[in-house]
Amino acid sequence: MIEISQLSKRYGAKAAVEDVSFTARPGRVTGFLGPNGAGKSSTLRVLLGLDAASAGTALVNGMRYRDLRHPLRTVGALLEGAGPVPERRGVDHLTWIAQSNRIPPRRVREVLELVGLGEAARRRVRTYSLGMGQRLGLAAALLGEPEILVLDEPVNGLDPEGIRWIRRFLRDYAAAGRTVLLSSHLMTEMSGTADDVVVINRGRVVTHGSLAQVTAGHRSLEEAFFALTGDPMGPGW
Ligand SMILES: Nc1ncnc2c1ncn2[C@@H]1O[C@H](COP(=O)(O)OP(=O)(O)OP(=O)(O)O)[C@@H](O)[C@H]1O
Repeated sequence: MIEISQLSKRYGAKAAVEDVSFTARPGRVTGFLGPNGAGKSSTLRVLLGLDAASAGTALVNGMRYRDLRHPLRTVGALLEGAGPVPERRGVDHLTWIAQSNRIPPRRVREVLELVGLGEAARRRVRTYSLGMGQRLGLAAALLGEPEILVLDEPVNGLDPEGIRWIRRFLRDYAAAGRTVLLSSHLMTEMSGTADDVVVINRGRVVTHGSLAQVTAGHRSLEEAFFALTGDPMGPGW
């Protein structure tokens, strides 16, 4: 369970996130949606202990990330820009993370197969396509068999088959009783993946609830967003 409560994050005078509250529950895929610059990454960075909150809390199973006893076994995360060393082989990148977290080496092979990188395991990361890089990032997130997955824009760089694959994967992951929180600026993508949605715009939550609740009375999630904010769909979407 993830609980964000009255969270604010300022960078100097700039408010990136203001008074954001929502929960992501076990057994559900929760989509965290908003245009570029809405405050999604800032929220996730605080949740994962990479930045301090200016106010409010972001808790994982009732604790701050940095207080978790086994962080990698509790939360698996894929963040934008947190890539591996390009010269490293895929398998070595994962082995290094596994070793420093006391995860058995056999799990490295398992996650490589799970994300479809079994054949490419010994290739250097710099030779990977964008989509393969995303799969490697997901493999790293899965190493500790976490009960919670937090993914920032996981479909970026994936081809249509890759998008279908990750959608199915995340749905199955949540169906097994785990918590999945994923951010995206792609509304249509999210309507095929998420059970619950949290829509953020200009640092504030504009609506949250089940997909059905949020889209009720609208033809699509895009229309719901537009009706709620009055914002034209800018290039950020
Ligand atoms: N380190 C930082 N210093 C100053 N401003 C920042 C910093 N990080 C983010 N911001 C600003 O905070 C706001 C929210 O950014 P954030 O990256 O959280 O949005 P986002 O919804 O994740 O968008 P994107 O999908 O483009 O990453 C933006 O206006 C951004 O410019």
